[in-house]
Amino acid sequence: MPGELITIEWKNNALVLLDQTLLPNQIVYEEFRTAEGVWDAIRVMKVRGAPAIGVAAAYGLYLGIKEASEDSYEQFYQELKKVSEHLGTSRPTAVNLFWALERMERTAEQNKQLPIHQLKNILLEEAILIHKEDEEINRKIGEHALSLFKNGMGILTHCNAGALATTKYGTATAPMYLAHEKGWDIKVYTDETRPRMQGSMLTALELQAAGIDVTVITDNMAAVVMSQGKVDAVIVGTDRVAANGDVCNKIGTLGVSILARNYGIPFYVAAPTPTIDMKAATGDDIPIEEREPSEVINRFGQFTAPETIKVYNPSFDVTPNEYVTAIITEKGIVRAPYKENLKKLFKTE
Ligand SMILES: CSC[C@H]1O[C@H](OP(=O)(O)O)[C@H](O)[C@@H]1O
Repeated sequence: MPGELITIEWKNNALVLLDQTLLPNQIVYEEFRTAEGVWDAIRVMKVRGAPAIGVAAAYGLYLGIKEASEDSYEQFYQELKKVSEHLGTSRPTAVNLFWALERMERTAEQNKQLPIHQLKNILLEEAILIHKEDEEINRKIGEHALSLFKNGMGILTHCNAGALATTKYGTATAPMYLAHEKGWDIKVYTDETRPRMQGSMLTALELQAAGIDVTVITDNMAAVVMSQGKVDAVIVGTDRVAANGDVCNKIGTLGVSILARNYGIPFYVAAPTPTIDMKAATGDDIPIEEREPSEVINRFGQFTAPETIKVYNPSFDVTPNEYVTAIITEKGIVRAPYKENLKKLFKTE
């Protein structure tokens, strides 16, 4: 792996994204100068992972309004809302997308008195701030999670909640990187995570590149790996946590949590607070994205089922809060009862 992979970069007044649909075989960076281009990059998962989607959307909103009318604030804000609403249609589940867009909208509202050309600069600065904050959030999650880890442990993870899903460190992978920096000998097992294979194509790539002991297993091997005592803890990311602690994450996470519960293995969720949606009372309130059948039956250009077969392809599932040992945020480790303890994270805001 030549050099560090940069998931997202703002360079020469354009958004540069690492095209994750080509990993691990090709490293291709693509430049985006329009909101529509960013919409497509999120939709087809050139950029993916809840935090990364939020950061990309913030830059996408700026790209969509940087040439907007400067005749009046009302006209400008109307155009901004139109771009924001469109970006919000790219993918429905990761709440970070909507959190970032709403934060950019609030920034415009709070600076409505400024000349519009200045307001546009303020919006770019806010997108850059959202980008910078993500790295610090992830490092803090890593530090809190590390208190739950120990040298020599085996860790299982699902999908990619790594540096490739964020700006650096990742969320679920943050303690893995910090443990490695401390010289700990941890062994990571990553589910390949069908159908999009983020575990084998992305998590394996980034952890191996960092020199971390990582092994790919197929999703249906998680049970035997746990039964053999190879797993001391499970840690995953999340796309949206409901106010009661129900956790929405990549399809297959629910099954992993049930297996962990069966084998008495702690099941941790790494969750930046922008991924916690206090407006979603329970997991039932989280929209679950369904994607194209081809992801399941023709993932690599060869049909693995009859071409016209019926396919069900939900991209996410919801793990009930009872199966979650702890939710690890940048503000600290949250345990049950989640409804009251998650609320405490926001009470000062
Ligand atoms: C910290 S990334 C969170 C989350 O996003 C991934 O989904 P996708 O690859 O479809 O964007 C996966 O569910 C990760 O756990």
